[in-house]
Amino acid sequence: MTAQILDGKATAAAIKSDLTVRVAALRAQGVTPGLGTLLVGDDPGSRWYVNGKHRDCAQVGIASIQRELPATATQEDIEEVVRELNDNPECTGYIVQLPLPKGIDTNRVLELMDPAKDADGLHPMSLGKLVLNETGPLPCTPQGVVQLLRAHGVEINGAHVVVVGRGVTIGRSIPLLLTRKSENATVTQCHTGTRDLSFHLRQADIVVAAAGVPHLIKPEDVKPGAAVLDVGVSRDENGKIVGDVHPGVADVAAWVAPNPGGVGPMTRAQLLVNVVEAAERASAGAAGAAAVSG
Ligand SMILES: Nc1nc2c(c(=O)[nH]1)N[C@@H](CN(C=O)c1ccc(C(=O)N[C@@H](CCC(=O)O)C(=O)O)cc1)CN2
Repeated sequence: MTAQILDGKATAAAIKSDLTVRVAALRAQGVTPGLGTLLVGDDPGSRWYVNGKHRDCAQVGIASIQRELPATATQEDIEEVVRELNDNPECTGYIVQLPLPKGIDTNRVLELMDPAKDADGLHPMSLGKLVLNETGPLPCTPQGVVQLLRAHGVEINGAHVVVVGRGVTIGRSIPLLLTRKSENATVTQCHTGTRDLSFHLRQADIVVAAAGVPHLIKPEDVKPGAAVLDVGVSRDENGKIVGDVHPGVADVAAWVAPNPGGVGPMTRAQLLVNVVEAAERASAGAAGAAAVSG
């Protein structure tokens, strides 16, 4: 069997095309959505991601607000920029690119963000809303996984999903999204403490691999016909991405989200969705307030 590709580039392009129309409608009402980013330090991967986010913004008509600090920045330096972005009227939503340099209290930085401007869905308030099933910005990579499966007609309802990884940006929140009534999956969360990972993987209709361990998932770990999404990022000695999924898995699975080209582009597209939705909410709120006072 050679798996079909869960094509993140094409799916993200379709989402961006829809957003272009929604941004034009907002602009016609005098509202220009703006994405802010804060990049701390000089990690080339993080810089690449941030530049990509601003390229995407330019494509769909979202304004860009870029803030940078050196790797030597203190907690106070970072918090000052966060406060500035909270108060900046041109910034509809923003992200703090992760990871932050060692020694910085990341949770404190995220908690200081205005939850109404959380474009990443990583503020405690946004994660709390997800737990409570309330409307709010969704974490970008997890929601990218859901949208990629939906776009390709992979059945989520009733599926057994095995997630490998428990990091805050991906692994922790994927089960929260997939077990909502609208998705209705059954989720097993595995991590470095899991005994007999291969046993769990072999039960899965859908595998989401977000461990950051090169080629952790081997062909013999996968049930024939499963969908396997590779979200792990490691780099080889030449800086090339090596995912969590061994290439031989494509001979066993029915669907594979490659890495690169799978969930990564969806992460970026979901970020834009969050910014546009925040601008639409703000615009509807302003229109409602005007109607009441008028
Ligand atoms: N504040 C955040 N920080 C980080 C997040 C996040 O969602 N919010 N996730 C990752 C990095 N990330 C976004 O920031 C991200 C990762 C991958 C891609 C992507 O498009 N990848 C490409 C390939 C990239 C390459 O060749 O290097 C792909 O998969 O095709 C976009 C964004 C950690 N930090």
